[in-house]
Amino acid sequence: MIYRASRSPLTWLGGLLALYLLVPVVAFAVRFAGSGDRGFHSPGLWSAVGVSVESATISAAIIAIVGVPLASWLARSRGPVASTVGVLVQLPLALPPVMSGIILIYLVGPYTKLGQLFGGRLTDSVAGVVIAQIFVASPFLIIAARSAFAAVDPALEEVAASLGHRPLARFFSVNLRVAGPGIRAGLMLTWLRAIGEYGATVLLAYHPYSMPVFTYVRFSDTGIPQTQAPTALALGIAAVVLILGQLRRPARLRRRPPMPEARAPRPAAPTTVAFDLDVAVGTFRLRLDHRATSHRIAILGPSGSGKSMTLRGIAGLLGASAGTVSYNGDAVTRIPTEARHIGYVPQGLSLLPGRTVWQQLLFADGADPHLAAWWLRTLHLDGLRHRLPHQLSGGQRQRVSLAQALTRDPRLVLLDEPFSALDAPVREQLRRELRRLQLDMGLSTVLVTHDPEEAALLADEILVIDNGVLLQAGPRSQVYGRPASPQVARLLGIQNLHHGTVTGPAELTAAGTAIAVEAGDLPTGTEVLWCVRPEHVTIGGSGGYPATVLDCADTGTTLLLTVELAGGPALTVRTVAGVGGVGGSGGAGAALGGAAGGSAGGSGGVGDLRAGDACRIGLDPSAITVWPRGETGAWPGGVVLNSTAATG
Ligand SMILES: Nc1ncnc2c1ncn2[C@@H]1O[C@H](COP(=O)(O)OP(=O)(O)OP(=O)(O)O)[C@@H](O)[C@H]1O
Repeated sequence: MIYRASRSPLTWLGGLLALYLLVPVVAFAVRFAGSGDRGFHSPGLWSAVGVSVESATISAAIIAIVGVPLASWLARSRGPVASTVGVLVQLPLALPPVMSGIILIYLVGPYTKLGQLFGGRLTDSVAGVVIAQIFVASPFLIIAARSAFAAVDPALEEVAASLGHRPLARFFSVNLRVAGPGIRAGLMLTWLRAIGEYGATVLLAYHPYSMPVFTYVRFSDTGIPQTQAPTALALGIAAVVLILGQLRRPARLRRRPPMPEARAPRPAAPTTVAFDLDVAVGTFRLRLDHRATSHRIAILGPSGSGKSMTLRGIAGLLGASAGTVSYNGDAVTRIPTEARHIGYVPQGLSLLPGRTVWQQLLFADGADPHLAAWWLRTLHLDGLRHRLPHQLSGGQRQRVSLAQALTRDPRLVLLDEPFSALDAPVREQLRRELRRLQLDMGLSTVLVTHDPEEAALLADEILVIDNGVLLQAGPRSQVYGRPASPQVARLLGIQNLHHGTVTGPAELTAAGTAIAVEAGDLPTGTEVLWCVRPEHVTIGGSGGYPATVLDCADTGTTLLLTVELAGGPALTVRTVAGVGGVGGSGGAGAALGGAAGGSAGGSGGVGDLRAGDACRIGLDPSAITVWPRGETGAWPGGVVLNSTAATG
């Protein structure tokens, strides 16, 4: 579709400025075309052109060499020093160039220490022109390059570090490369500003004439006709440089080397990890000490609880100043990321722009092409080998990120919410692939996720954290079956969390309904919170508790029912969709029966239940977790749940 620029007042205003900039040039061109002697044979003209081109090129080169690192530092630094430097380097932009020339005379003039050191040759020389140009033109590069560096996703550099690249290599292969177009544009402006520099130059280096100085001298001596040639030359040079800057580099014909023979990674026994982190970033402190018993770990927790920070700490991305980190019993605080040999797939997709899938896989330091070929094939990326990141779907990019991390054969891979941005079918497929790698290849992973179901699928061991501390850790069945506190239950997404009171040796009462539980030896009258997982609530059969259906939602694979115990709390029931009925202790297929006066008994299927129907639900006492309120009135885990989180 072609979009036409709207002819709004704003467009007209912009057009006015464009006209104002263009008309003088056109007027000059018309006069120039019609004039006889254009002054191209003026003595000294070509020497002035030579001085300007030479000095501008030297200035731009010097500015690039020192300005690019300065811009990179400014882009990544915070604090008063960086802010002050950032303002100071822009000062020459705000100063009239003639004043800049006066300031420079105080530094390099023939009577200054520096000037004398160079025998007075820093003024009235090409060196003087260069000094003036550097002072005036530097901000153009620094500002452009700083913006370009600031726009580089820091995760790219972190991934490069996890792939074994040292800081200097990361600067060249990631930062400079990604910021390249912005820096090139800044360099072009810098060169143009340098070649056009007059004010500071005329004070510092009147001789040898640069083009602007020559033009002014001709103007003073002979009037405007003799200035036509240098003006036309300056216009021509500027036009050529600007046009060159606009030209896109022709897409290089990418060499497509034959695919190396695929070689599987060496079989390695799955490794379990132990980590002990005590780190702080800003005001957030994270203390986590855990010895895993499985090679498949998941970290669950609410947003901002410190999940990503845990991965970054293990990967070494927080820096030694953040605190102490030990890994498998070794103090690794000072070991840089590139030396830890840990794969890291950050949140979001961090592939290097402008590199093909194959190049991404070979990006790791010391990447083995045979291993890369194997991962390419194993993760079904063969057909996408020559694609660039923007030509890939989200799921494909996710697979490339994973393959890139695996090409270095890391001992552990850290995955930060790897599937969160994907749609359900792709997410399912990638989960299956990762699970296959974990189980068949012994791939050791620490997975950060918000999704308890994903954690259950991709981990044997679950860590639940909140506010930088570990709330519970253990085998999946234990954490899911026996959450350590109401807070953990809530974080695991267990909706059935209610208040109750112990009313007997193995009984609690919740809103008038007596429920059999295994409450240990809690004294009668103890206030408790209790929970039961939706999949542990059975529906149908003749035993159990009378209840009324409030809602029944069929998600295609699962039936989610909300039922209310007679006069008591509402419970969510999760069961498999399409089964004829569920009864007893959860077996599918039993007919719904004993529903006092309800319609369900007649139809025989859970899926046939409608709001208002009566039914019976089963609650296995051993599936109910009970927490007594502490003596101080607080619930275990230290969190007082709000009224919507727990009802009674
Ligand atoms: N550079 C930083 N400076 C200050 N605070 C930070 C910084 N990075 C993270 N934090 C804080 O640290 C805490 C933990 O952040 P983290 O990224 O680990 O959370 P998370 O559990 O991964 O959350 P999410 O699930 O939303 O990604 C948050 O409160 C966050 O605001």
